[in-house]
Amino acid sequence: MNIRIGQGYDVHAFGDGDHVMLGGVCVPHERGVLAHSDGDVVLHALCDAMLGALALGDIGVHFPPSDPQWRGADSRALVRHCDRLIRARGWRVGNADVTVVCERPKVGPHAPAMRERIAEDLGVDIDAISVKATTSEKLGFTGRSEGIAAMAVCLLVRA
Ligand SMILES: Nc1ccn([C@@H]2O[C@H](COP(=O)(O)O)[C@@H](O)[C@H]2O)c(=O)n1
Ligand SMILES: C[C@@]1(CO)OP(=O)(O)OP(=O)(O)OC[C@H]1O
Repeated sequence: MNIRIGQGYDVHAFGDGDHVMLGGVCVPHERGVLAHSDGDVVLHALCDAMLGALALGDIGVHFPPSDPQWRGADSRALVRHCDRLIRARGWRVGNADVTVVCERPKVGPHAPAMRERIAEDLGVDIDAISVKATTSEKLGFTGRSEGIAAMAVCLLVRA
């Protein structure tokens, strides 16, 4: 088989703070997120998609919330770790597509920088990485601005 596909999903509740980390980019916001790491839902969903593509478990398995090593961790390090795992097995990311769900912050203006950072961490062309966003039309927990969610799909190809 020459391709594998994985999907990931992550949610973090809003809490005190003045920014959210999204796709490795510090996005100013009137709330932060509650998390063990930096709470980057884009990168966590992406990690789960990469791990899922090779049935390697999920980020909770590889980066346990009980491990102090990951307290406040830069999630870009988690992405690079997942990339090393898949490359060690002869795979690389072919392309990935992430959707962020929140009313605010506005993600669109930051998407190019997120794509750039993710592409850099995965060693792929920026055209292989997509970051999109949608509101949930004020419905549900994202609609009430209680938290932020992200979904990712990732295709792996032979390295
Ligand atoms: N947090 C968000 C949410 C949405 N966008 C952009 O706005 C467009 C319209 O969103 P709807 O939910 O009303 O369809 C969406 O397609 C995104 O381009 C955003 O940047 N940040
Ligand atoms: C990333 C990890 C690292 O301990 O913690 P959190 O930042 O809380 O994020 P979550 O999306 O709940 O994933 C679990 C953990 O792997």
